[in-house]
Amino acid sequence: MKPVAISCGEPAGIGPEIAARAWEKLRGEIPLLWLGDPRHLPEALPWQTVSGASEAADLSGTALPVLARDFGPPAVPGRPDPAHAQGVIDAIRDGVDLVRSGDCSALCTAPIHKAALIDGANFAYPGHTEYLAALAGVDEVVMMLACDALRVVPATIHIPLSQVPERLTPELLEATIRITRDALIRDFGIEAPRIAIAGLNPHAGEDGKMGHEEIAMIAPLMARLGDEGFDLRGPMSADTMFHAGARAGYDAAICMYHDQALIPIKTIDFSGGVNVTLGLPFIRTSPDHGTAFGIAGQGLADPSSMIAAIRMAADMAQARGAR
Ligand SMILES: NC(=O)C1=CN([C@@H]2O[C@H](COP(=O)(O)OP(=O)(O)OC[C@H]3O[C@@H](n4cnc5c(N)ncnc54)[C@H](O)[C@@H]3O)[C@@H](O)[C@H]2O)C=CC1
Ligand SMILES: NCC(=O)COP(=O)(O)O
Repeated sequence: MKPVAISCGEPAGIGPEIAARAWEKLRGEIPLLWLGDPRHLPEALPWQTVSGASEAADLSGTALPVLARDFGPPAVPGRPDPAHAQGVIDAIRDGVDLVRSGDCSALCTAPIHKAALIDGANFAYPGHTEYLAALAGVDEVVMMLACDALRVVPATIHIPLSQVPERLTPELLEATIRITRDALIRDFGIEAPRIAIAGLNPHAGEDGKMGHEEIAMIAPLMARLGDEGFDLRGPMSADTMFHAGARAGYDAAICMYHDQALIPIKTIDFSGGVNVTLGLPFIRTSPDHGTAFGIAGQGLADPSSMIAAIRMAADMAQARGAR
C-alpha cells in the first residue's frame, strides 16, 4: 500500500505528538509519511528522513518516515509562532502534490491554527477545506464529520452566523446534497443513502411561523431531488434529530451551519470523530479536534481521532482501488 501522507499541522499544538502516537499504533498496519520539521516531533520517537514516498513504505514499520522541511525557529508548546506559518502551509501543499501524483494514497491533515497562518503568511482561507478546494481547482467541496454513530455535513462552514441565511442558497444546498450522496455510495459503501435535512429555524420553521427558509427553499429543493430518486427526509427540527432513535433513520444529516452539525457529533464521540472532505479529486481526512494548545507537549493528547482519521483515509483509498 502507498503511504498515507500526514501534514504536520500547527507545531505548537498537539499535531506532531498525535501523529507520533498514531504511527506507534499503526506501524504494522498502514505506512505513513510525515511532512514537517522533525524537530517538532516528540524526542523519544524513532523517525528517519526520506527523499520521497517510495522509501516510506518499507521504513514505516521501524521508524516514522519524514519528508523534512526547516521551519526556522523551534516550536514552543501552546505558543503558536507566525514564523512557522509558511512551513505549515507548504506541508499541506506537499501532501496534496504527493497524493495527486499517486505517490501517496491519501492525505491526513493535523490541525492548524488559522490565526497564526493568517498572521504569518496571509493565509487566505478559513481552513483546510477551502485551501484544498483551491489547490484542487474545484468550486464545491463538502465537509463531513463522521463517527460510528453519526455522519453530519454543515452546508455552510466557517462564516459568521449572521451570514448563514444569505449564503444558504438552493444551489449550495443542492451541490452539498449531491456531493454527500455520491460519497456515501462511493466511499462508505451505502447503496441507497438516506439523507436527513435539518431545518434552519427552530422547529424547522413551525409551518412558517418561526422562519420561512424551510417552506421557501429547503422543501421545494427536497421535492425536486426526490423526483430524481434521492431519499431525503425532513426538513427536520435540529433539536430532535440527533438522539439514537432518530439517527437510526438516516445515513447522514445535512445541517445548515457549522455548530448545528458539529455540536452533536463532538458530543456523541469527540475522540472517534473524523473530518473528511468530500468532492476533492483525492482523499483527505483529519481528526475532528483542534490544536489543543492547553495540553500540547505534555503527553496528554488522545490520538484516537487521528488514528481513526488515518484508518478512514486508508479504507477510502482501498475502496477507490488506490492502494
Ligand atoms: N482541522 C483543523 O485544522 C482544526 C483546527 N482547529 C483549530 O484549533 C484551534 C483550537 O480550537 P478549539 O476550539 O480550542 O478546539 P480544540 O479541539 O483544540 O480543543 C477543545 C478542547 O478539547 C481538548 N482536546 C482537543 N483535542 C484533544 C485530544 N486529542 N486529546 C485530549 N484533549 C483534546 C482541548 O484540550 C480543549 O479542552 C483553533 O485555532 C481552531 O481553528 C479546530 C478544529 C479543527
Ligand atoms: N470546525 C472544523 C474545522 O475547523 C476543520 O476545518 P478544516 O481545517 O478541516 O477546513
